[in-house]
Amino acid sequence: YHQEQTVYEERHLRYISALGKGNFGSVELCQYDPLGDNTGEQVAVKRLQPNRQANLDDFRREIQTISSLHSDYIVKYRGVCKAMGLGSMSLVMEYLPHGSLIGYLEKKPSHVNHRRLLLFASQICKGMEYLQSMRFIHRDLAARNVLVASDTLVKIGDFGLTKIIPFDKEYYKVSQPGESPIFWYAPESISESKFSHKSDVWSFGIVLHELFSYCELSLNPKKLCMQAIGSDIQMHCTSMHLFNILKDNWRLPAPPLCPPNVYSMMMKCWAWESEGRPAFSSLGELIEATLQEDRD
Ligand SMILES: C[C@H](Nc1nc(-c2c[nH]c3ncc(Cl)cc23)ncc1F)C(=O)NCC(F)(F)F
Repeated sequence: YHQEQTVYEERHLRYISALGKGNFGSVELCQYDPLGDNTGEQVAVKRLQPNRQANLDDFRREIQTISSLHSDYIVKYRGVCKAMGLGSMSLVMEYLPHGSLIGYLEKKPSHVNHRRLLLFASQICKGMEYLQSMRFIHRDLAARNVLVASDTLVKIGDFGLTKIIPFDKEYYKVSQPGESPIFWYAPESISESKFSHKSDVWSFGIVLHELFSYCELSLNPKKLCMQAIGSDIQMHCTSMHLFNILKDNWRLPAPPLCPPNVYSMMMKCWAWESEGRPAFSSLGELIEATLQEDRD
C-alpha cells in the first residue's frame, strides 16, 4: 500500500503525452519519478490554462471537490503540484490507461456486449449515488467524462462543473451558463439554469443512450437533437428550440438493437417533471434487476 502523495514537485514530473483538452486547460500523462530511475508512477496532470484568474477559483473548488471523494467509481485524486512561483497549480490524478468511454466504445471491442454496458451503467449509477450522498450535483455527466479503468470497471472522471447543493435547497441555480452542454441538460436546466440530483438523473439517461449507441458519432445526442430541431432553420436560439421539442414530448430515439427495458429506463430518466424521474438508488435497482433477468 503506497502512501498517497499530496504534494508533487514539478521538477520530478516528466511529461509523456497530451491526454486531452477542456475549457479550463489540458490534461497530460506524466511520470512522477523523484528517484530519477524510471521507477516512478504514471499520473494524469490537469494543468490550468495560464492567466485565467476566474478559472483559478473554479479550479480550487474542483480540487476541493475531487480530494473529498473516495469511491471505486470515481477517479482517484493523488495530490497537487505547485508550479514554481506562477501561483497557479496543477491537479494530479490517477492515470486510467483505457481513456474515456467515448474512445473505448468507438473502437467497439466485440466483447462489450449489452451485459457489459449495463455493468458500466450500474457503476456510473453507484458513483452518482455516492456523489449525491455527499450533496454534490455533477452538472456535466456525459460519456466524455467517464473513464475506463479496465474492461470491467469505469469511473466518473471530471468534476469541473460540480457544485454543492445548499443545505436548505433542493436545487442549485447558476448565474451565467458558460459552455453549456445543453443536449445533456434537463428542461429546467435549459430554461431556468436550475440543477439538482434529478437533473443529473436526466443526464444519466443521456449517458445510457450514449452507452447503448456505443458512442457512435452518427448517433450522438447533439446530432440527433439538431436533426429533430431541423438544422435548416437559422439557429439563433438552439436551447429554446430544444426546450420546445422536449416540451412537445420528443425524446432521443431508441439506439439500434437497444433492449426495450433499457430504453424504458432512459425514458424514466427523461420525465418532464423532475419529481417524476427515478432516484439514482432506484435506477441502480432497476439495472440490477435487468442484469438478473439476463442471468435467469
Ligand atoms: C481533458 C481530459 N480529456 C481526456 N482524458 C483522457 C484520459 C485518459 N486517461 C486518463 N486518466 C485520468 C484522467 Cl483525469 C484523464 C484521462 N483521455 C482522453 C481525453 F480526451 C479529461 O480529463 N477528460 C475527462 C475525463 F477524464 F473524465 F475523461
